[in-house]
Amino acid sequence: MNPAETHNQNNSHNPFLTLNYEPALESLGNDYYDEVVAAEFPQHILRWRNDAVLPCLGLDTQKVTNEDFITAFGKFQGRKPLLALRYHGYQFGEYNSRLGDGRGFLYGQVRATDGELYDFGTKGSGTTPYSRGGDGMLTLKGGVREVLAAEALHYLGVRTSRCLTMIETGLALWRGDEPSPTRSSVMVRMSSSHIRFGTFERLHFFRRPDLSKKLLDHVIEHYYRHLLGEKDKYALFYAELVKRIAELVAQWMAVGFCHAVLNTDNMSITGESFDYGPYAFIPTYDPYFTAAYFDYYRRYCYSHQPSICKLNLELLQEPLKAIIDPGDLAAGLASFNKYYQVKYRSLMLKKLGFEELCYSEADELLNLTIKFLQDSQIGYHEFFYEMARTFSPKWRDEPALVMSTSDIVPASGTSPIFDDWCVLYHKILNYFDLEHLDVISQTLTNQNPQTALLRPVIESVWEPIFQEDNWQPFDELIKKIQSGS
Ligand SMILES: Nc1ncnc2c1ncn2[C@@H]1O[C@H](COP(=O)(O)OP(=O)(O)OP(=O)(O)O)[C@@H](O)[C@H]1O
Ligand SMILES: [Mg+2]
Repeated sequence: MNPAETHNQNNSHNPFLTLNYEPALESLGNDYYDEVVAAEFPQHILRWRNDAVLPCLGLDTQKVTNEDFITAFGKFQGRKPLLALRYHGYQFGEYNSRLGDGRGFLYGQVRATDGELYDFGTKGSGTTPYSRGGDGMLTLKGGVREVLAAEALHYLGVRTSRCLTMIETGLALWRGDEPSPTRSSVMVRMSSSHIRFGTFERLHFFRRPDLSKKLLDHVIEHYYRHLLGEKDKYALFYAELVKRIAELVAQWMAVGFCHAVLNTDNMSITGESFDYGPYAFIPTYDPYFTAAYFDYYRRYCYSHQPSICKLNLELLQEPLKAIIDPGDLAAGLASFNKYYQVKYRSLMLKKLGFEELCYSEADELLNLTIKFLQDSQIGYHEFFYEMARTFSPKWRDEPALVMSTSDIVPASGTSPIFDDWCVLYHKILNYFDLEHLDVISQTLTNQNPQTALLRPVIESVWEPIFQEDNWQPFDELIKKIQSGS
């Protein structure tokens, strides 16, 4: 996006200031947050505006100027209070009581056109009481990476926060993991909620079950509304959270996403995915693929994600035990594996072209697919895209024709696993009528876009920004992601 010419205007006409804000969290009282002020930046250059989410806020994209974004989300004019939320969390297995919004705040909560409440939360907006000596800032590359991850995951069908905007702020930052000095940005995230597992953990740490209960009532009222009025709404809340998280992890696993930092302060109480730091999409199927260079023991590697999220849910039982019967909590968590497996199976079968596959061979196909992908180390995303690209009704005629026009898979007769896979896929295709093959082809295309947000792809759009401030490749990549191509 070319930052368009900006013009002065009266801030009272800024459409971001007249949205349906609700002081939902603020009204809980100041046990949960600290009021903070935003940093003042030397520069404000709008680098990204997410026009795709504006209609959901009831805004007409044509009527929102770049200056509106900058005054609201770069200069933070006209909105108060800005709230740094308090939370703790288990980080790489260790409890950390010195956390909280250290480089962000809750800008506001908005009732959107879908009737849901959304949080606008910042990242890189200055120091707070929780900065722990940090500079309160976000690097430009960090902003670029989070914008890309959120859009990519959203269009792949993952339940995720989105970025509303990202503004370059003109500071020189020093970071150990980027060539420094490096450029700065402030990002505004739109999420279903910024209440984290760690928000409850902090209240437990301070032995305040009264505050935990008040917060849980708030969570149910806003994010689990259908449970209001149920006699055992607290137990039902936990059971549903377990389901939401299990399904979220299944979504990550199917699209080949490794979050990288699954600390309990990065787990949302609504079951939404957020905080995209050192994440990566897996290049090939490697269970031990680890995205964060500082994750020395592979704690949060790709295949550990289901068990780690289950563990995080178990840790959340400690603060919830003051409100929910431990037996109910245990029963809720016991369903995690089942929810995960059902969702993962269904999503993977979709990637293979099947909306519903009740044949006994379904699991065999899934296992064989994973085995082939792991043994061959063929590109994970590339393989599914190639299936979609080369799909032909002829695949029903004989196994040797399955994917025979693709040059990324082994030639027929050269790989026993792949040959077995072709035999099975061919067999399953023959369960369907000829007319149904169009549906399979369409499902393959819908589920497996060509554009995969692999690290080299991110670097290929970052490099022109870094070298010559050329944002065109970044804009083009986002357009491709948003069009599902
Ligand atoms: N540059 C920084 N200055 C101050 N605090 C920071 C900085 N970077 C991270 N933190 C704080 O360190 C903790 C862990 O950071 P983490 O990267 O998980 O969160 P975050 O990315 O800053 O925010 P979010 O979880 O909302 O995406 C948080 O309390 C965060 O506020
Ligand atoms: Mg975080």
